[in-house]
Amino acid sequence: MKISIFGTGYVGLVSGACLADVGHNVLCMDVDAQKIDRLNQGELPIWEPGLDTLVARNVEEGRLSFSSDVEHAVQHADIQFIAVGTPPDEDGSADLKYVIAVAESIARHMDRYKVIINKSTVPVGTADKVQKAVEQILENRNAKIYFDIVSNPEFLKEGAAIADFLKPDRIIVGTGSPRAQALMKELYEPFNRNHERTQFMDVRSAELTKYAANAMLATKISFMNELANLAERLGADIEEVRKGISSDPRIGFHFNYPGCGYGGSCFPKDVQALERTAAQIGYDAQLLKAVEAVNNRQKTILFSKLAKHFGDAPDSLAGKTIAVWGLAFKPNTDDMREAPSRVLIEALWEAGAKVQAFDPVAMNEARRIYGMRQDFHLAEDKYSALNYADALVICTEWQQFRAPDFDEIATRMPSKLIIDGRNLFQPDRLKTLGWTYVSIGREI
Ligand SMILES: NC(=O)C1=CN([C@@H]2O[C@H](COP(=O)(O)OP(=O)(O)OC[C@H]3O[C@@H](n4cnc5c(N)ncnc54)[C@H](O)[C@@H]3O)[C@@H](O)[C@H]2O)C=CC1
Ligand SMILES: O=C(O)[C@H]1O[C@H](OP(=O)(O)OP(=O)(O)OC[C@H]2O[C@@H](n3ccc(=O)[nH]c3=O)[C@H](O)[C@@H]2O)[C@H](O)[C@@H](O)[C@@H]1O
Repeated sequence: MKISIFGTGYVGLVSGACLADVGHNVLCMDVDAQKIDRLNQGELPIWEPGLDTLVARNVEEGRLSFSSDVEHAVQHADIQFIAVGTPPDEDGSADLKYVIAVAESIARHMDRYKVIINKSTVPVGTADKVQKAVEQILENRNAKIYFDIVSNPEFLKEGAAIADFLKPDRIIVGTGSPRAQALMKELYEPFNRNHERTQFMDVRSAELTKYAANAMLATKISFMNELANLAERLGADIEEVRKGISSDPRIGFHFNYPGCGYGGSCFPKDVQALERTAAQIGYDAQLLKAVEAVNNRQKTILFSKLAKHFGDAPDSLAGKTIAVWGLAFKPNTDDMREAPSRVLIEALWEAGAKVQAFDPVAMNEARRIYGMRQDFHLAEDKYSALNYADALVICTEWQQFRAPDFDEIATRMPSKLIIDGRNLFQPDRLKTLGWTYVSIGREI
């Protein structure tokens, strides 16, 4: 089938490459002409494992192409995906201007039936707004063209995006139109060979399902972080508690890891947006507010633990050099949006400390965000980040941080102080080796 996708970010590009890989003919369109130029030269705008080869193969085999020409993208296919950003507005609600802009562009250029599929994460009721925006333009054009609006939220995770898209737990499709339903069934047919993964429902339920999933996952994390903070004050070990509760299948082992707070471009904004949706209809979403508040506090915990170690006086960190391992908001991505590392680093600068950081892939992103600064050194590798440092803080659980050479660390950083935001090591072992090891939910 022919497909056009508006937006070549994480969702648009991964969806485009995966849909092409199963045999569809996909045109990815973006208003960012530079991005499209880079894609046409074989360069990827994002770092996502496996995406470069997937894109290259499908481009070479003629199933995937890129364009910044709106009219061309509208003409290319009857299936039109919207996969643009929905960033938070000033009050935390989702800003729909990019979604509406795409809908309007489609309406301006369409000359036959289209199914307009929204893949961006949008509040309940957005499909109605998209419908009205398209109708208005068609009316202005005096064009009588039939179209359908479908909600098809995306559940992929950065760092595992291709596997998530190709083997989804479920495909949610919200539509009331039999014609659109038949097209969506055909489109996702290759993903349903073994068992039917597509769940059809009404549009509003599909829109809410996306926020429900992210809010539920964020709630699990904030719950564990709250419990971790309790555990360390009660002399318990959150890692024992986590394993203890996870073996109950009603609770499960997934997404129960305490840490230095959830980041990324989605959980923080989506919990906030759902809270705003609730407020707009006069409902006080107390649990969602608590999930967000707990997370905001958790993101400051590494700095607090560090400051506490150095005496908690206002100037206790001034002049210190702090090594930071991990800048991305999670492993296997270079994305630093809402990353806990940023809250730590900015607080360290505020306190007069110098930061020496290393991340396996997010160094360029860090350079782009912070530029050149006297108090920010991006190290060649994880060990050189430690030279002359007063402490090491771990923000992201990259695989290569899990079993470091502790002798090498001690040689470069004689202070032997580690503040671990991801609970990578056994406290007892490090204590025996003479380390001061402060982690999450295990001791104060
Ligand atoms: N990043 C993720 O892992 C996931 C994101 N989502 C949701 O998907 C949506 C997109 O997210 P990302 O891909 O991360 O965004 P992104 O910010 O990485 O990419 C959005 C792209 O849309 C382009 N764009 C903006 N206006 C446009 C227009 N009028 N026509 C064509 N292109 C346009 C931008 O230039 C940009 O390249 C958001 O609603 C997000 O919440 C959903 C699941 C996973
Ligand atoms: O809507 C979205 O954009 C996506 O948001 C999340 O995906 P993502 O943000 O890429 O990454 P996650 O693996 O969910 O991690 C989010 C944050 O939670 C943290 N986390 C995760 C799991 C855990 O147990 N503990 C924990 O602190 C991670 O470190 C990270 O900062 C969801 O997992 C995806 O299903 C969803 O499609």
